[in-house]
Amino acid sequence: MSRPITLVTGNKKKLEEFVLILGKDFKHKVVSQDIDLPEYQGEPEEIVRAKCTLAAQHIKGPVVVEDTSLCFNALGGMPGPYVKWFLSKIGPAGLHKMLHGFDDKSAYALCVFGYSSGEPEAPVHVFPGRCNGSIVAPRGPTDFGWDPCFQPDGFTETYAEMTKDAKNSISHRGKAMAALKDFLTKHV
Ligand SMILES: O=c1[nH]c(=O)c2ncn([C@@H]3O[C@H](COP(=O)(O)OP(=O)(O)OP(=O)(O)O)[C@@H](O)[C@H]3O)c2[nH]1
Ligand SMILES: [Mg+2]
Repeated sequence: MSRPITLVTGNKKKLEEFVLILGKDFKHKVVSQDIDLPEYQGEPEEIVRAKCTLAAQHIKGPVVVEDTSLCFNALGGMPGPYVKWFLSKIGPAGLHKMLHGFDDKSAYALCVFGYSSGEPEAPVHVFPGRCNGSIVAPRGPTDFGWDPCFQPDGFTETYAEMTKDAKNSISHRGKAMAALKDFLTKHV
């Protein structure tokens, strides 16, 4: 492929993890561009397809986008893809308090990547990654959103208390990227 793949995101922390997980010797050159894509509503996969289609119209070449949800089982999967607004209004402590009246504190983090070649009418390929866990009173550094209140199943640390490598090795983003990298290596 002559043209680099462009990751379109407005989120520096996502970009940081993307670059770490992608690694230095990935088959394709990947660059990033900060285009403020709309916060679509709908199911996570639908959101990513819409984001990827719009990003491809901007970039007019190979493009990757990602959308992340934090889903509380006691709330039927909410806040889901709307977690961004909840986080901005009530923070990780508020997310934890949302489950105050519920015995079920289980949740999952979901990351969905979308890839398009950017050709007219090109399909959007989607790659979900999910990490099951529970919502806890916030612990650890607060530099990435809801990491302090999400404790992955099988671990005693929250995402925030983990090293970056430890989080990336089990996280929603790490799993989704494994599927994305496999596709881009084999089919692009
Ligand atoms: O603590 C966290 N650990 C993570 O691993 C993580 N991944 C995403 N997020 C946050 O969850 C919302 C998703 O919304 P989102 O996918 O629309 O992101 P965004 O709008 O910031 O970027 P983008 O849409 O331009 O790519 C935003 O508030 C993100 O900051 C995370 N928070
Ligand atoms: Mg967004």
